[in-house]
Parts: sequence; structure tokens; C-alpha cells
Amino acid sequence: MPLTPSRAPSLLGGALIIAGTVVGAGMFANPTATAGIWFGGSLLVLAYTWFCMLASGLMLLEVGSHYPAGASFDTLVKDLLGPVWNGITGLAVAFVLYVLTYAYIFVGGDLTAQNLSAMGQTVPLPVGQLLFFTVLALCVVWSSRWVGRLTSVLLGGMVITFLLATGPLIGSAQWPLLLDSGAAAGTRYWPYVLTALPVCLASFGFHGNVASLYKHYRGDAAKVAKALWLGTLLALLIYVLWQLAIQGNLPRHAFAPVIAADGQVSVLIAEITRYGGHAAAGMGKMLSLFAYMAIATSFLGVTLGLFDYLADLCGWGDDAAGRSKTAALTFLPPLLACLLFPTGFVTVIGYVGLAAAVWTALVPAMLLRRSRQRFGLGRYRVRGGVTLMLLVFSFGVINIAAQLLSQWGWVPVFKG
Ligand SMILES: N[C@@H](Cc1ccccc1)C(=O)O
Repeated sequence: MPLTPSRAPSLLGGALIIAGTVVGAGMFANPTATAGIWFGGSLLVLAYTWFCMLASGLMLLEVGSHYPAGASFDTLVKDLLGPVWNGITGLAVAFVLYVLTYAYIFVGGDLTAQNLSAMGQTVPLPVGQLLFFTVLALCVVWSSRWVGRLTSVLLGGMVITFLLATGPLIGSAQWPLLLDSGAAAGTRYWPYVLTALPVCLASFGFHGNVASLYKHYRGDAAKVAKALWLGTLLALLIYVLWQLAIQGNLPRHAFAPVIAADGQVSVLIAEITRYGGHAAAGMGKMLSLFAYMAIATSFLGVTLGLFDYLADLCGWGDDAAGRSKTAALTFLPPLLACLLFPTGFVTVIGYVGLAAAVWTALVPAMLLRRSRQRFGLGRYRVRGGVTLMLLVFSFGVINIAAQLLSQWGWVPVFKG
């Protein structure tokens, strides 16, 4: 069984692993979460989030480059920040990755069951979930090279279905809607920025994969950095086009039913079909196909991160016995939870943003500070110094505060 690639993987392959993890179910929440601040505001929030999330990924890379390839959060945080932060980080990482895996199996399994049923065979939900799960889990256990391959195929499919689904909508997007020029005088947008932030943060998460990618590229940090830039930029482009397609056709006030349904994708598609007219015809099927592939690629990326994290945490080796144990701990808890306690994705994405802010923003900034104190500048280094560390750290604090304030009902919520 080939456990590691025999030759150095390509830059594009790594960029696609990152883009595949970033672009996932979180993307489907963005247009709804940014309805309050609307199009212009959403571009600023997306750009800010992209920049901070890329910077924190590069920070993790620099810190990791002082350690043996494959060392993930547990090793780095324990060594540089001590046991308390290691405990907090461990809980936050495990929480986000497990909850995401759970949500992906749920939604991906649902789509598998639906697609198979549409072909004439009635397939119950648990069977769909098991099918979706088994195929993808085997790829992760087998080797990260398979994840790269399958992700490339799925990403190709995503690009095609995304363009087919959103192309006509982007063509029919209207400036007056994007600029909300029909709004009543005195309409306010900025009060809603806080509710948008954590959702966008979740939609840009990929940080469990930095250590895997570093190992994948056999310690070539400069190449990993390029893959992070390329992968996250591709995701940013997709998100901007997505905002254009949705908010350019669906007026701001028409988001009311979507928001009332907690951003459920089917309701979003139904509303866009109502308003988008000709351009939206036939978009539903294409969009569900796109969603399916987006969720599959996120599943691969996220569980690969979780797999390596758990292997590092438990000190289990890369042999067949070690990989089987790691696989059981990675996949069985979310699969069982999914089969026993099914709920939706939208309910959990808010919690994902809150917990993710800890280890995708706060911890990378703190790690870099300690690592520079201890090791000085590495062979690979992030530019930006203390300013960048402060920017990323405050980004994390703002996101955590935003999510808590929204949950406590202390910030205004846009209802359409
Ligand atoms: N970006 C992923 C979610 C994610 C969050 C944090 C880390 C990894 C992945 C999505 O949209 O589905």
C-alpha cells in the first residue's frame, strides 16, 4: 500500500487541496449572513477575512518549519505556549473538525441518497450516508495522494457546475440591486457587520491542512506558501462571483424568507428562482450538484487534517496498524453521531466560526511570536512582523466577540 507519494507532488495539487477544503458548505451561508451589510460590505468583509486567514495559515507554516514534517497543533502549541493553551486549542480543533465531518456526512449523505433515488432506485438516508462516507474515508486512509487526485477531479467538476449554475445569474446581475439603490433613505448596513464575520471566517477555514501539506511537500515551505496563496485566492474569487450571482439577482428585502429558514440552501435556491426568472431556470439541479462536490472536497480536506492531527496527538505511526487506529478515531465518532442524532448544517456553522477563531487566528499569531523569540527568523518567514501578528490576533478577538454578542442577542440581526 503506497503510504507516501513516490515523487514530489505538484503545486497545483496542493493549491487544490487547500481550495477544496476552503470552499465547502460555509460558502452557502455567506450570501445570507452578509445580507445585512449587502454586496459592498460583503466584499470588504470577505477581503479582510481572506487576508487574515491566509496570513495565519502562513504563520502556522513558519512555526511548523522549525519542527519535523507532520508535527501539527499539538506538538507546536505544547512546546511553545504550554499545556493550558494546548488544552484549549486541542478542544477547539477537535470540536471544529468533528462537527464539520458530522455536517459533511449528513449533507453529503443526503445528497447521495437523493441523487441515487433520482436515478430510479429509492435509497434511504443512512445508506446514502454510509456510501458517501465509505468512499471518501477510504481515500483519506489510503494516502494523501489519493485525496489530491480525487480532489482534483471533484474540483474540475465544481468549476464546471459552478460556472453553469452561476454564469447566467452573473450575466443577469443588476447594479441597482448590488448597490441597493432602491433602499429607503437612511437604510443602515454596518450594524450588521458582526453577524457576518464569524460565518465568513468559517468559510475560509483550512488550517488543519497546513501540517499535512508541509509533510506532503516534504518540508518545502516555500512551495506550501505558494499553494496557500493560490488555493485561498481561488476560493476568494469563487466567493465574490457567488455574492455577485446571488445578491445581484435577489433584492436585499427578499432575503427575509431565507433568513427565516436559517439560510437553508433549498429556500435560497427557491427564492433566486422566483426572482432570477429566465437566468435562474434549471439552476437548482446544477447548484445541488455543485454543493455535493463542494461538500465532498471539504470532507476530504477536513478529515485529512483531523487524521494527521490525531495521529500526531496519539503518537500512532504510519504503518497499517497505526493508520487503522487513527482512522477509527477520525471517522467512527462523527459517523455514529450522524446516524444516531441527525440535524442540519446551518445550525452548527455559527459554532464552527467561534471555535475556529481560536486556532485559525489567536493561536497562530501567538505561536509565531513565541517561535520568533525562541528560534529567531526561520528559513521560511512570513513578512509583516508584529503588525501582522496584531492584525491576525485582533481579527480572532473580534470574531469571537461577534459570535458571542450575536448569540446573546446583543447585536442587531438583519431579518430582511
Ligand atoms: N471552510 C470550510 C470549513 C472549515 C472551517 C475550519 C477549518 C476547516 C474547514 C467550509 O466552508 O466548509
